Amino acid sequence: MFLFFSSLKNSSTQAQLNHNTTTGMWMGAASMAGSWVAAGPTIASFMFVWAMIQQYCPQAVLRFFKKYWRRLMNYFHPYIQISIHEFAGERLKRSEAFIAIESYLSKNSSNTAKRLKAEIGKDSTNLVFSMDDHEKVTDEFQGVKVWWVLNRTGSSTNPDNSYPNPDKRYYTLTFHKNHRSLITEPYLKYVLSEGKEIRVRNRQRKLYTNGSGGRWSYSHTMWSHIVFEHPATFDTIGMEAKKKQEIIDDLQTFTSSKDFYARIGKAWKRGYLLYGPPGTGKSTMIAAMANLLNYDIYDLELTAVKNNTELRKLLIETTSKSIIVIEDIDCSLDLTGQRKKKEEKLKDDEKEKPSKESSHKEDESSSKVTLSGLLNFIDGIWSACGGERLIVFTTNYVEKLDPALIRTGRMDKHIELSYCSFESFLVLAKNYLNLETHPLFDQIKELIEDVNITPADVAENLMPKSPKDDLEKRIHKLIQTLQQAKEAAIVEESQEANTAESTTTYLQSQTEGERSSSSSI
Ligand SMILES: Nc1ncnc2c1ncn2[C@@H]1O[C@H](COP(=O)(O)OP(=O)(O)OP(=O)(O)O)[C@@H](O)[C@H]1O
Ligand SMILES: [Mg+2]
Repeated sequence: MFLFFSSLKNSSTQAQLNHNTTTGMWMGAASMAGSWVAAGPTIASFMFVWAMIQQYCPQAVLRFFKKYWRRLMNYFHPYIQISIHEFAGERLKRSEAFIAIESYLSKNSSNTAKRLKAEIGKDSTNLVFSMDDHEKVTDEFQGVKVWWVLNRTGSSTNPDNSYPNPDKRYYTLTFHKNHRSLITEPYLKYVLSEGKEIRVRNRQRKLYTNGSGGRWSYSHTMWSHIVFEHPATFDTIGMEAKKKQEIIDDLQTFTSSKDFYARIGKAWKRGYLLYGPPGTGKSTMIAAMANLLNYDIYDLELTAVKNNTELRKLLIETTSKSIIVIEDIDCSLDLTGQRKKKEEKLKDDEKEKPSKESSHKEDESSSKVTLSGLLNFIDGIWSACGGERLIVFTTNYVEKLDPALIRTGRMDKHIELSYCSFESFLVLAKNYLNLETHPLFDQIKELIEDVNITPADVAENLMPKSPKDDLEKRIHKLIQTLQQAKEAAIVEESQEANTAESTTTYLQSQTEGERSSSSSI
């Protein structure tokens, strides 16, 4: 240690002497070079000693050094730094503060930052800018200057697996210590609220899915997304006006009831079960709901979820103001009421015919999400994270579902989407034909009440297939389809009646036969 300091002293004295005695520029440069040459061994010794200290010095002594070093730095560097990381804790969820700051900085980063990232904004009409990694942006609040930097670390290889570590991003906010209370209180509050507002104003709504294998080792999230651009609205959905209004009212009441949910101590979420035959508008209604409330959609593919833990992680990564959709819940998993019985039967079958390969394959590909895992997902403690969320299930076979899954509280509102009524037809006629009345509508009214035709089929008939398909032609086509459907229904009905009659006759003859044989005995 003594050697190190004395050599440092000698070299600096040497540099001073050289500086005093030199006159011309050349001489000055030469002396500088000389002093650097002289300082070379000093720096090397310093590095060596520092390495030795780090290796052999007890942690307590190191901490002591660091503490005083920091105090010394604080004296010369009167700035305070605050870091806001993108992921906190176990990387479960993107930090809301980080997202808000990102949006807030997008406002002035386009003016000051030199490297920017551009993303398409709302309605695909503008570009939204944000600062690129390691960029610095200056901001001013009540005459006080602050500096924001977006940092990125990571990308090293994780020794436990061959995947690269996901990058860590964080903002640092630097400001003078004299303004501590101004920046930590009103400024940061202002940044967060302004950032949230900007985000809502600029954001493109998104359709997320978990099916595309976006595993988190590579990406920041388990969901992958595209921009959500479905044009369906409640105006275009063919449905009885009263029923439609009831659903709209329910949705709007939900979205404006934040305080009410908080007061009654209930998580701010609501479950919808949409059921009905294929082609009656269940998926279309989900798109209309998202458009009405300005929500994102998370289309959850249950069969692609490995287990309950993964399901929970997916849930935690969803954001507020979103609809989580599980389509065809009856097909997604074995969640029907007879689940246990089926499992027992499967086990028995396996005992009879063991096949190693098939069971191995099943293990790898099949989902291990259980009914209780799903129930937890819907209304467990974790489901309250995020808030303002709708959970929507769709099914063609409501009677197959486990009652626990769809009880009130889990699926609060059950909506049946059924075959096309005349009232629904009028909505479709307005959409597809731009007609509110027509002399042929009376005929359609008579026919449509007698047959089971889905809105999808009605819509298909009303679609123009060539430039020659005028309105009359399309209406006639629908009438023709309805007439065919009615005839088919009559034939089916008579066939059913015949079958029922012959079954009754057969049973009667059987009973009579049995009676006569018993009497002969
Ligand atoms: N009630 C409706 N109002 C307006 N259009 C409808 C309605 N029902 C169906 N359609 C039309 O039919 C098509 C299919 O509808 P959709 O996919 O919503 O049916 P679904 O009930 O989700 O069917 P599935 O049970 O097979 O998933 C849509 O493209 C939509 O244009
Ligand atoms: Mg559907």
